[in-house]
Amino acid sequence: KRRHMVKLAAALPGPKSELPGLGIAHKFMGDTEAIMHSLQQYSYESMENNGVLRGWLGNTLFFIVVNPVDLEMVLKTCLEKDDLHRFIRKIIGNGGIFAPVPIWRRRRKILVPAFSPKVVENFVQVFVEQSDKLVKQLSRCSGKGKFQAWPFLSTYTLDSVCETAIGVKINAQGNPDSPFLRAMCDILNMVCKRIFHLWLQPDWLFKMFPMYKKHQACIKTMHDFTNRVIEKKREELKREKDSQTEVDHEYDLGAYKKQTFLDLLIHLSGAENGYTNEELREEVLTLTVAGTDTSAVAIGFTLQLLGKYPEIQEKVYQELCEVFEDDRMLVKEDLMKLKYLERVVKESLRLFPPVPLIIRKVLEDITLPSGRVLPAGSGVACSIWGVHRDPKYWGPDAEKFDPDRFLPERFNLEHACSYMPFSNGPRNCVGYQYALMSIKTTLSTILRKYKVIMDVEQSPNPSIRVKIDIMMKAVDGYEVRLERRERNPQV
Ligand code: HEM
Repeated sequence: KRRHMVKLAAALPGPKSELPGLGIAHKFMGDTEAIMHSLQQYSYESMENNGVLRGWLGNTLFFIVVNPVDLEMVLKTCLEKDDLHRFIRKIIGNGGIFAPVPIWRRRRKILVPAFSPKVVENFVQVFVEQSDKLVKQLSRCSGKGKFQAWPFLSTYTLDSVCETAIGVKINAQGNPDSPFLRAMCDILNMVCKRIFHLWLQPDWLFKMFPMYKKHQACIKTMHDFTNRVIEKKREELKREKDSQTEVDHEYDLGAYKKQTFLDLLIHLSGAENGYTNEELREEVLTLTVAGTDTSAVAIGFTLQLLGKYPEIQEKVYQELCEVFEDDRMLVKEDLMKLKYLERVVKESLRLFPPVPLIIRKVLEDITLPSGRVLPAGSGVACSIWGVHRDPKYWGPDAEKFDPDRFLPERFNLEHACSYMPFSNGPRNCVGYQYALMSIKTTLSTILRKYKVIMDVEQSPNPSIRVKIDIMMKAVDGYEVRLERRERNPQV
């Protein structure tokens, strides 16, 4: 089997520099910025080789794929996640996102209706209230020079996700030292280290490192917190049921305005006969992990891009002034009217996708539409970052920040996978509508009150130093300056 794999791999283009025995592993030994840089370089090399590049990480074979036609097939047929995700499974267990296919299928069926537009729309009010809090927090920094926006943005998304997922106001925005937030940041950092540093991978060896103790403590904090919330919810539902005299009507998603994902998952999985408390914990933690940093990263990159291109920011502001004639709060109907802001967000997600690559496992040899054969046992890194910057599909100005490329008359994708910040195929992101609503609500709330200022980018191609930290994040923690807009001075 191994000989077969090595033979097929040898027939495919490899990187310019490979070391015997190590392959490209030495390129992933540096810090998270250097690792991201290597991933970008391999994506470019993959473009030069018609979208598929081979790379050995020690004994393990990977392919970096940027060809959108091949990607469509990979994302449809290779549904199993790569073994590298086993480190994150220690936290979220078999929660949908990284679960083995048979478990994922059942969970996905239950999760999809919980994310129906009817349900998600009801969360806009939460995004509005949390964005309002965020803007108030930011007032401490406005007019005071450069500061890192990351702690503000990630606590906003964590508060929103926790309120919509479990109905708990954890108030991370008011308390950045909240144990849950600390535990989540620390554990994700450790998981990332394990993914890229081969010596931290075997469990027996990892246990000997001092960080193991912290790793276990973080998991315990996150599990204990979620378990308590679930137990409380079960008791609440039991009390409700005991006091109910009439037969329950069929469950209507839209009618339950105050429902959280936890309520929905309990009902959709079959109430008392449905998910166990452990399964619920896994699903809820999955949503928290999948929904928090991703959206915060998207907001951060967009703010920096608007700071770098003030004329684009002015156009966004003009649109906001037209939609919000006075100082009123946003309502869900406004989101559809913010067309230019939407183009800006989409373009930001193209150039700086929060999830720059997805890794899937090849269980059986597959022949890609381009004719290349990926052998069973290898991993495929689907490079979203690469496919979003390929001049073959985005033109010679592929690296330019140009929100108007998403104008309906200009946006005409030849291949569905040329643009996929939320992935594609049966395992794509269930939270994409939720994410777009949350991101647009926050950005519009911030940009109505503040002007974002950065050094103006002279080139049409924005450059932001990035690192890989599970997501792709800005190295500088999203440093910006804010200046209060005159129109609403009373914040
Ligand atoms: C800008 C924000 C976001 C981005 C860029 C993003 C991106 C992604 C990507 C690329 C995947 C797919 C991985 C794959 O194909 O293997 C994914 C899966 C997923 N995302 Fe998101 N996501 C975002 C926000 C959210 C939010 C807010 C939630 C929930 C509140 C969420 C929940 C999920 C879940 C549950 C999955 C797993 C789906 C499955 O395996 O069936 N995401 N996301």
